Amino acid sequence: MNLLSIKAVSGIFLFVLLLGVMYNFNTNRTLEPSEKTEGTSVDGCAAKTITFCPEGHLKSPDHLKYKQPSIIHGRTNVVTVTPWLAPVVWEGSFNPNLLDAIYKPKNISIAATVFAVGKYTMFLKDFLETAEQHFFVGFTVHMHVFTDKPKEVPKVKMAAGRKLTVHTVPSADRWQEISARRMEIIQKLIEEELQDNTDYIFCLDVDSKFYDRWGTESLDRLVAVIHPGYYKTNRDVLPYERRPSSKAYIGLGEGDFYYCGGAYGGQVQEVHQLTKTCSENFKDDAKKGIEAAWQEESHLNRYMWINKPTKLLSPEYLWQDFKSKEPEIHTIRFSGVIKNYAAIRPNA
Ligand SMILES: CC(=O)N[C@H]1[C@@H](OP(=O)(O)OP(=O)(O)OC[C@H]2O[C@@H](n3ccc(=O)[nH]c3=O)[C@H](O)[C@@H]2O)O[C@H](CO)[C@H](O)[C@@H]1O
Ligand SMILES: [Mn+2]
Repeated sequence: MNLLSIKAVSGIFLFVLLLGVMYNFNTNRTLEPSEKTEGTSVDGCAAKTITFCPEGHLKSPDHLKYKQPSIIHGRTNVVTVTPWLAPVVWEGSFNPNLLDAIYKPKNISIAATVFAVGKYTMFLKDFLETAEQHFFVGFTVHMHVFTDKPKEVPKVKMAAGRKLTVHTVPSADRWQEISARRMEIIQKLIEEELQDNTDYIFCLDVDSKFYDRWGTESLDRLVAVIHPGYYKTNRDVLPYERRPSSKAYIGLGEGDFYYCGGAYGGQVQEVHQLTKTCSENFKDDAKKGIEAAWQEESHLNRYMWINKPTKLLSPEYLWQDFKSKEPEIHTIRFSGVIKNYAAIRPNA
């Protein structure tokens, strides 16, 4: 063998050896700590501690009886899926008993944030009392109330498994600032208190009431609510931020839907990313002397356009009391109350 062929043979030998080592590494790979199951059944996904169970893999209790699903009968006057194949939740598109039976054994915990600064404390009683009747009834719920007037938070009787924490926040001279500042406060709440012990979070406007069920059908990674005022509107006239110099900018011919600043949510990690990005962008705009057309709602719309929500809630999930019911709206679950802006906001 000449020197050249000795080199070639040893090269091939080394290559085969390397392949063998790689194969062995892959087949004998042990689970990383984060992938390990902790005290779970072999069926998997039953206990909250399983961390590698893929999102969306829903495990039904054995032999549960419920109405037969159909793909040819159901809601017909509304669209129940987006072009990126995220479900849009409407009354009649889901089975609440089936979903509750699936989520109950997962032992999930849900946080909700609500801000009541200045005169907005007047909305807390109805908000909290109706949440007891309709918001994730039977599940672990932790309400976080942010206010500058902790003494004005009403005592509302809460069912077992539900609790309320009052956080004190400073007031502000402008309602726009109170509203927009929520994003950063929610970001900090997730970092400091929720990220290790809470599964889902919903961030809600206080000037609203629950009228019907808001429950497990709304759970997903990143959840947006379609605004009741604009779901029939051409996107070129939606009230997105239209100045290219703003980080909330959405151009003509762009955007999907107009989402509410008054209700959004999802898994805490997702909502952390959302609130962090939106508050940073809001502050970057402020440095340039820009405030987006609808403050954090504009930044949320820009975020949700790029980061597609994995589930959309129809306007049933944030209606407005002054609006008459439309034919496609079969129930109203949560709705903004009629308010006298001039009387309750610190500025016009
Ligand atoms: C239904 C809905 O999507 N509403 C959004 C819309 O206007 P809205 O007219 O609904 O805004 P709003 O007056 O309800 O203010 C938003 C929220 O900020 C809090 N607040 C406001 C003022 C005040 O003096 N004290 C106080 O606590 C309170 O939780 C209130 O619910 O556009 C705003 C843009 O900034 C927000 O995105 C709102 O969420
Ligand atoms: Mn509101």
